[in-house]
Amino acid sequence: MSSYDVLRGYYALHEEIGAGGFGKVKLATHLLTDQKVAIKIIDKKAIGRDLPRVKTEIDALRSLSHQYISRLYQYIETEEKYFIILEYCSGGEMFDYIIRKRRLEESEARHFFRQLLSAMAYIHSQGYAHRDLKPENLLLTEEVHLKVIDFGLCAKAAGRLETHHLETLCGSPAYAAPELIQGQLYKGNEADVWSMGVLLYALLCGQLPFEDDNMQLLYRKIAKGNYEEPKELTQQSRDLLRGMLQTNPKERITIQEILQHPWVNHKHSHQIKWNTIYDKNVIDEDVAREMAFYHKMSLAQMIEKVKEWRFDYMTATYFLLLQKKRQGAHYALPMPPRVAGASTNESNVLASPTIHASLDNHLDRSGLEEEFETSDGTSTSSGSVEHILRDLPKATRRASANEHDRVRFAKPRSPDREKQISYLNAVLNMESHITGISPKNPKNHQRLLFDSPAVSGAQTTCKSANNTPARQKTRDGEVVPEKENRYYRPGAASVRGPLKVYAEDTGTCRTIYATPCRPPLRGLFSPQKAEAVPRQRARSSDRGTQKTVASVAVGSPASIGSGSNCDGRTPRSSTKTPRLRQRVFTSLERKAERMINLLTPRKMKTDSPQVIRSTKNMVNVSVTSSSSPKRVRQELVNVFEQQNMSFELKGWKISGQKKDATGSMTVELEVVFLENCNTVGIKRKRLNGDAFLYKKVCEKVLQMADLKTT
Ligand SMILES: Nc1ncnc2c1ncn2[C@@H]1O[C@H](COP(=O)(O)OP(=O)(O)OP(=O)(O)O)[C@@H](O)[C@H]1O
Repeated sequence: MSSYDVLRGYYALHEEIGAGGFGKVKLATHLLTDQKVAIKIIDKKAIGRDLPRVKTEIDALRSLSHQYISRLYQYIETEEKYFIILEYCSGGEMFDYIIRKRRLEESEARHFFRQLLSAMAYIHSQGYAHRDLKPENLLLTEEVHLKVIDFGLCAKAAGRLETHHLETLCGSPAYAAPELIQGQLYKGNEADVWSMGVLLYALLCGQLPFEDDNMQLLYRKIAKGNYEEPKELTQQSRDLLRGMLQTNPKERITIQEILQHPWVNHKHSHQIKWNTIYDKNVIDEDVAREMAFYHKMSLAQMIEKVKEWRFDYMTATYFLLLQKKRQGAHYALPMPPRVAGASTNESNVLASPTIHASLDNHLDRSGLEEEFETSDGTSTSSGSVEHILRDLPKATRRASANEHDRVRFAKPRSPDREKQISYLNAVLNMESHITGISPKNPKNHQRLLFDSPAVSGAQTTCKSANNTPARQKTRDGEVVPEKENRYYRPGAASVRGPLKVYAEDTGTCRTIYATPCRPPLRGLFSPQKAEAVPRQRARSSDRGTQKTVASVAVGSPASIGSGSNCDGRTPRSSTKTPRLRQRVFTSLERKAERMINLLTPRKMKTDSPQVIRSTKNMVNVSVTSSSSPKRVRQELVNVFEQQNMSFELKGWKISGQKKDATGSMTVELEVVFLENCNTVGIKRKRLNGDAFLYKKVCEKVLQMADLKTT
């Protein structure tokens, strides 16, 4: 039996995304919600005497719940391992910003510092000190929100943190306060302020204030507190840094004072409201209802269950669905299993240690930072799948106690929604003769249902009058010849399943569909009028699916209510409830994705570099001036060799190791194709080791490789 068996049926493990002193961190998918999570896997034997560190981290994370802290979803302990399932921060390390830009503009640094300050003010208010603040422990989400991670060294004061003295020497020397490295008793909150000062300096100046390969010399520099002030720094930032990097902890600026500092509040009309936006007493009813249906419980029972805050699979599902809802994505669970408890490991996972979250805090909804608000506070919809989603049952849309949050969190098009659209098209790219008509136009719904393969003979009478077989309109109104439309184009609804490959011969990127490539049935998903898709006979194995897709995806509740076939019969789908339809659809999406993955030849997956559609929020990607991935890969290999770094080449990824006096560091560089600029890029990742060593190596490699990166 594998030590990972406990995850089977609940999480799908993917690649390793990080490693620390206490184990590795893997990317995974929470299967029930199809959401990405990070799983920190700690081997009990390997960790040995440091076992209490894990307990400390779990205890802290189950208590601390804040918008700028990576959230604990679930915790599993087996005989051999600990699995800590966390909110996944897909935006990489905040530190990668510095590598890309050398140093940040003050306004950019302020953006991140305000988020860090918000998290730290909250952590201290809960009686905790982090004690290991360093760039490696500040990650970013896709929306470029900062998340503090790694609470393994944190300390909890029995009483007030301000009066509680600590003596353990911990953290990374370059970020450690003078009183700490001198072995004096210290206060956790004061030591954290020092580390925040080092971090702010690193953001503004692109280097550390105190640096030396020799540990004794480094300690001496820290104790003296002398550092260089680059001339670009403004007076306000110098003043704040001096306050934070004050060697005498009694004279050091406090968190409360930092919150009021003019540099922090520059061009901000209000001070940071650092309270958490989460409240354990408010359970989102829409999400709970969804879970209740799946688990065949009443809403009241489900709310009670969630409120137990056991940090088991139930807690994880609740948090992940809530996150989806807040992102404006649809959050239906698939159809419930036919047999109760069909999932193999349910008892195992649900029986993971009961951890009561003490999320007691003073909820201040106005505590949401401006960074969490959208410009208009609403979700805009550009794709017509949005209309399908809008057609969801009222219950799923009804404003709940947390609706306020939802609107504030809503953004124009979440990645989930993007994925969803992709899945839908993936399903629809299968051989099909369903003619699509935008659900936007209710009159068309009926016609769509008629056009499903279930209804023979309806095709001619129900076809849209606006058919233009030779030329088709995209969602943006762009007119393209039908032939071109077979491939992915920016602006057309994209498909996650089908593979994007870089074609070396043409220097372009194209999409390969595992199933025969048909133009997406844009009528279903675009606000444009329906188009004719040449009718073909579906494969028998597909027919059932098509029928379901047509009836499930297309009809809105309104159309279902009034829908009858050309022959006067009520379509079978109309008997389904809209909620049920959504669930069936969710299940179908998952199946389609799995099928596409299975059918995509493995060779295609590895022969071409990964295609990245947009680098907008990707702080860890450098753009090169080259259009040849092979050349870029060869240049990188040359540099690793010149630098005498041991490296390993795996497909388009090269991982290299560098050692210096302070330790070792492993960097992974991946050659990717950047679709938006039609050129090759290099994606960086620190696999382990010191962030500044990583910075130095990346800068050197990118500078030496003759690629003109930006
Ligand atoms: N929630 C997350 N999302 C994405 N990546 C993560 C997440 N948590 C951790 N990682 C990655 O894994 C690395 C190691 O995680 P973490 O620092 O928690 O482990 P650790 O064993 O406690 O490390 P350390 O030895 O630095 O204390 C991080 O630097 C980061 O790259």
